[in-house]
Amino acid sequence: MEQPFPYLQFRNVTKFFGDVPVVKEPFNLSIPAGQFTVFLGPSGCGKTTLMRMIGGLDTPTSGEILLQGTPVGAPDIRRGMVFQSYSSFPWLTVRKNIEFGLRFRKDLSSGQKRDRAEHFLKLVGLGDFATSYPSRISGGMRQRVAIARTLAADPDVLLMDEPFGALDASLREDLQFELRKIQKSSRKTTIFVTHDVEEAVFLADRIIVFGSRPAHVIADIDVTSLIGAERNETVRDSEQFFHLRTEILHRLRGRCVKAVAA
Ligand SMILES: Nc1ncnc2c1ncn2[C@@H]1O[C@H](COP(=O)(O)OP(=O)(O)OP(=O)(O)O)[C@@H](O)[C@H]1O
Repeated sequence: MEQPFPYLQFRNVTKFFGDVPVVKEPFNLSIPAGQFTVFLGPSGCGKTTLMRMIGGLDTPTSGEILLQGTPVGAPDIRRGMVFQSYSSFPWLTVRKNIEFGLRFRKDLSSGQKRDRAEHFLKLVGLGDFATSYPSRISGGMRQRVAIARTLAADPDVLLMDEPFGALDASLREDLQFELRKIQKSSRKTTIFVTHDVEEAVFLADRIIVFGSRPAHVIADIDVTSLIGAERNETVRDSEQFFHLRTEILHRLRGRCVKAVAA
């Protein structure tokens, strides 16, 4: 049944930091439930600011952001966020860090919480480090702890700001693959910020491509219709993937493209 309003919506949003316009022209965007949307654009164009406003960490200067028709307020457990930097708690073990994400889940028994934490611990490849403290593991591993903690909490909307930026290439590809799989099976509405074109194409159902600040949309791309919904190890080698990646790179450099809709 069609919903009377978009699941997540930016309505006439602008954002200024003092005199600095980050979003100058009123920004409008509707995101349906369950979509994996990637915000792609050059450094400093305003992607993070737009995402922080969804999370309630920044407020629009004008306009509003609506979740299921209601303006978003301060951060809450419905919106789970993973940032660029490693946000693990140094005084808790890796396992306890992940269980921490479940502290508000009154619907789960402590045994269920432990099992769920264990599941996500293994999913991010940290099964052998459950009792380690963050100071004893690498930066990339700490980032995986933060990702597992947020996924385990099972928020309605997953907001991810370059969460794989610090990881080595092979682990990054593994986690992209896992994230896409988890997102499809959970149908969790996801906004993922990156400036990496290949990462964007691999993960997204839809890519919003931004030009440099003030944030403005230069393309809104239905990735699934161009490369299909299946994202496995071989998709990166496909002709469609190659073409889409090249076209987006050209568009970011300001050259004209054919197959990508504006
Ligand atoms: N709290 C703030 N006060 C003043 N200016 C800010 C603040 N936060 C962000 N900005 C500015 O807003 C602009 C957009 O920043 P933002 O972090 O949203 O960009 P981004 O596209 O996510 O960049 P990156 O990919 O480098 O993280 C930048 O020019 C930045 O310096």
